[in-house]
Amino acid sequence: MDDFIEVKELQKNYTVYERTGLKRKKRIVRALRNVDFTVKRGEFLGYIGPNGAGKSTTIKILTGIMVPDHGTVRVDKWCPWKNRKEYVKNIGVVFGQKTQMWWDLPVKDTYTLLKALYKVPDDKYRKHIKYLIERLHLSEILNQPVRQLSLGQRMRAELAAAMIHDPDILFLDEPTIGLDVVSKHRVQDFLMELNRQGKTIFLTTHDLKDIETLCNEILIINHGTLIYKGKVPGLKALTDIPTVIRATLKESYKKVSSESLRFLSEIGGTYHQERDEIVVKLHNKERPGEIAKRLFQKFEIEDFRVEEPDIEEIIKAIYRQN
Ligand SMILES: Nc1ncnc2c1ncn2[C@@H]1O[C@H](COP(=O)(O)OP(=O)(O)OP(=O)(O)O)[C@@H](O)[C@H]1O
Repeated sequence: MDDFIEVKELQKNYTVYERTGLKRKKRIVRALRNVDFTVKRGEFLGYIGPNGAGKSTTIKILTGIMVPDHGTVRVDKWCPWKNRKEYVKNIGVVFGQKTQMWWDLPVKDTYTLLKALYKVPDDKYRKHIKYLIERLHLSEILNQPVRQLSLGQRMRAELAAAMIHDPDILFLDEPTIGLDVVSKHRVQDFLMELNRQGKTIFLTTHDLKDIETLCNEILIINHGTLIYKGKVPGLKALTDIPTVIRATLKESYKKVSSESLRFLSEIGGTYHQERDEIVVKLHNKERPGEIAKRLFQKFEIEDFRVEEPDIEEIIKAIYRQN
């Protein structure tokens, strides 16, 4: 897979003026400090970070809305802020908080206008819009003005609008914000289908379940600096959150001697007892299988569980650490 997006040494500062009493003080906010990353063609990338980390600034630069102070960006063969008119014909954009549709027009009229704007040939448009209407369940809302749509309906309509010209890449800023579970699933299913068709997707979201369900690669930014680029499973290694094994003992073993626990800790992990459970915390590279074997050899065990921390917990720890 080749690099579809290439970002090098990206920097963006904002100047803010703060008033204290009668004085007005100038302050520079370093929104992006020196950001480098690449995104492969066909990747589904999740771009995450706490509030104010620099996500919107990045996506505004990548979509050509904003020009950085320093650095280069290439998306396919384009520099987003040069020749922007031509560039936007090749990308799809959805900003969850804003609409790119005409507020007072029926949904289908927005599509017709976008078709003309992007110069989509008639036959290609007919085929493609049919697919989008079916796939995003839009038939009942096509004649409704955008301002009358519910949030979930609008988001599905927005996604179709972003795909009218069938771009190879889609930039999504919080596309599932405020959606109920059914709408969220519909949007997620559609995005996964687009990705399977080979579309590259750049997604910013605070919804970590979206990230877990959708993304094969994630990028974490904090205070304008990238702190991680990799796969979701690799995230845990950035934290010291343990994997926890819980082994429920049979009644007769209710009290485990401290010597037995000490014996277990020789092979790694920390052990303690909670009621009828032996709890093992694995911090490093201890193998759960090895620990399980020891536990089953030494005790009569009724039930056995391995608990991995969930993504919310992991990300919370990473944000706290950085
Ligand atoms: N127009 C602006 N003028 C001044 N400062 C700004 C402006 N836009 C963003 N900032 C500041 O730049 C930093 C990065 O903001 P940005 O909106 O990119 O963060 P974000 O990661 O998208 O945050 P959120 O998750 O809250 O949307 C923040 O400190 C923010 O206050």
